[in-house]
Amino acid sequence: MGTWSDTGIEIPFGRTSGKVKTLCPKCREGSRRHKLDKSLSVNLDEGLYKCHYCGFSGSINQKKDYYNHREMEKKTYRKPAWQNNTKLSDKLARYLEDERKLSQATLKKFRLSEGLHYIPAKDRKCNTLQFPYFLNGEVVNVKYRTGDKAWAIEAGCELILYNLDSTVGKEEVIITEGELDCMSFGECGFESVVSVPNGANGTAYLDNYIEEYFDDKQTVYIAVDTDRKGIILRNELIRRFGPERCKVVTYGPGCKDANEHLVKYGPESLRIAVANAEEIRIEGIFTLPDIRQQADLLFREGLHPGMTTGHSDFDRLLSFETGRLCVVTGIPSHGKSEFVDEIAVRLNLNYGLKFAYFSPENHPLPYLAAKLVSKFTGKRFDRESLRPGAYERACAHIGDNFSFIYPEEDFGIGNILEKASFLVKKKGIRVLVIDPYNAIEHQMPHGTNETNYISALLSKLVTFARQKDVLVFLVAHPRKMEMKGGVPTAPNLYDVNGSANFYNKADFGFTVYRDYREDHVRVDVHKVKFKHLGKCGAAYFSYDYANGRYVPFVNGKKGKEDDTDYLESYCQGSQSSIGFTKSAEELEQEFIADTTEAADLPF
Ligand SMILES: Nc1ncnc2c1ncn2[C@@H]1O[C@H](COP(=O)(O)OP(=O)(O)OP(=O)(O)O)[C@@H](O)[C@H]1O
Repeated sequence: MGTWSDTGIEIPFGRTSGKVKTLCPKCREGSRRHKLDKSLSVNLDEGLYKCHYCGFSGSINQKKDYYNHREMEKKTYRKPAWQNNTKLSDKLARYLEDERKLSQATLKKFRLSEGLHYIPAKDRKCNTLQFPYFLNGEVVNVKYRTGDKAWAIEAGCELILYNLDSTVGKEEVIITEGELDCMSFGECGFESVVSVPNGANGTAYLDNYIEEYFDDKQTVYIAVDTDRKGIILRNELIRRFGPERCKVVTYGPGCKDANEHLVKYGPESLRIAVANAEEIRIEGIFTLPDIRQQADLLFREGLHPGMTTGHSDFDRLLSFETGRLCVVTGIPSHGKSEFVDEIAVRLNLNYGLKFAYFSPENHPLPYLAAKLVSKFTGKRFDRESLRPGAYERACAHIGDNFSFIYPEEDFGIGNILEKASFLVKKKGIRVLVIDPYNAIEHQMPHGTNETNYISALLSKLVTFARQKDVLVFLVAHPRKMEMKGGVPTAPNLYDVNGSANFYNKADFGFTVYRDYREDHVRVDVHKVKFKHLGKCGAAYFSYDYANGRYVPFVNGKKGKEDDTDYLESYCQGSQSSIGFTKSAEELEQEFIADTTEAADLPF
């Protein structure tokens, strides 16, 4: 453990516990105008620090437990250009007061304004209602809304929660799905209220702020819309904040959001809706009303296959869902890790899923990063094959989407899952890869046999997967396989060293088998728990040694090798052969650009 003075941080005399604000040793010199701005928040109890100005952050207790070098780097964002933002027209102020029940005091408090702004979805300047996004009292972004709900935000400016400053020092917070809903709670006297900036399109805006602004909250009221997208957002917010401190606000018949409720039933009724917010059920007894909303959704929309890789031969056998355990086995060096990485790259590109790896097998971590770079870029990992620009882009992408858990000590499952839980909160990871099972430090309690021990460990993984809604890949070695005709036979899940529980407890399971004679790789899917997600069978591939990608091997023939840089088209947001759509960041911005609806504002 380090000391505060090791990091150059000066703690006010006499303070040894609680939270303090002090000067940041990184940016107090340099170009800062306010040399005395105490921009560094320090949590003395937990040894954590973070600067709101330059992003300098870390922990004096840090033992390099997990790392991701971009963690410590804060992106630099543009600030919106200065403009006179002090006025609303009579027409708009009257509309917000009469039709939206937002008083002038609230409009002033949230510092709304009005003016012409270029709206990309309409390709012209329109009159807009303007919501400034403040961070530490400074405008860091502005959202523009036309009369018919076309949105725009400032390009290149940081996307943060709306009204984030209001949460500082409060024990509770209400999270809404729109600025007017946020203001509706403000109208009812709630002080700590925020809105997500982009509807239900990802929660990356939480990554930099969730610890600093929300770790101290005892209750998080999820007060988002109650339509389909709102339910998806609600579930993701609960996943990131942790169900134990979340309560869900509902608005009653005929109201899908807070402003509708305010307009229809008034402020007192909205306050009652918050008081009646329901706790999240974590475990125990369920009755149908508890699961009715989700059941109705399934009934309306049917059971769909899960997420696919874009390798059609494999996809017809297996599609993935989060909240599940997938066991992968295969003889050493047959490509288990390589094939899991292949799936990782494709699920990341297709669905924006973020990954955490516990993979001591791939030590040191830069080797694992190099493998991922090759898979994303399609190029051999060397300076002749890979252009520096493509390398940089791949590193940036991997930095945003992949985290690595590598404790200096304690490889026990408890510690690994604790780190993974932290990454669910901090980075929104959706997939955990444990590669391999035998790298976990096994602490078998005295008197337990191996089968019971494995069963208990797998139960922990299944519970983690369900509670955190994370897909867990567990790579496990098989026992020594029999030889047939001079080659080892392919294992199945029952052959995994130690216990039939690897088969029994898995939701999905497959084997990667390298057929040296036929020069192809066979992936045998042995288990798919729910039939709408797939079936057992084999898919064939050949392995491209240069970039580590798998190429379909169909009718005894190797398919065309593919060395395209996936990130090139991904960053341009175009559709590719593997079916990916857009980066999470683009999706977030895009939502804002193209939600045009029926006019409601009076211009
Ligand atoms: N089909 C293949 N053809 C050629 N090389 C391969 C093939 N599959 C994997 N490899 C290479 O073999 C090495 C081991 O691959 P990988 O780590 O994926 O195997 P594994 O099954 O996970 O092995 P282990 O059980 O030892 O962890 C890597 O260098 C990889 O590039």
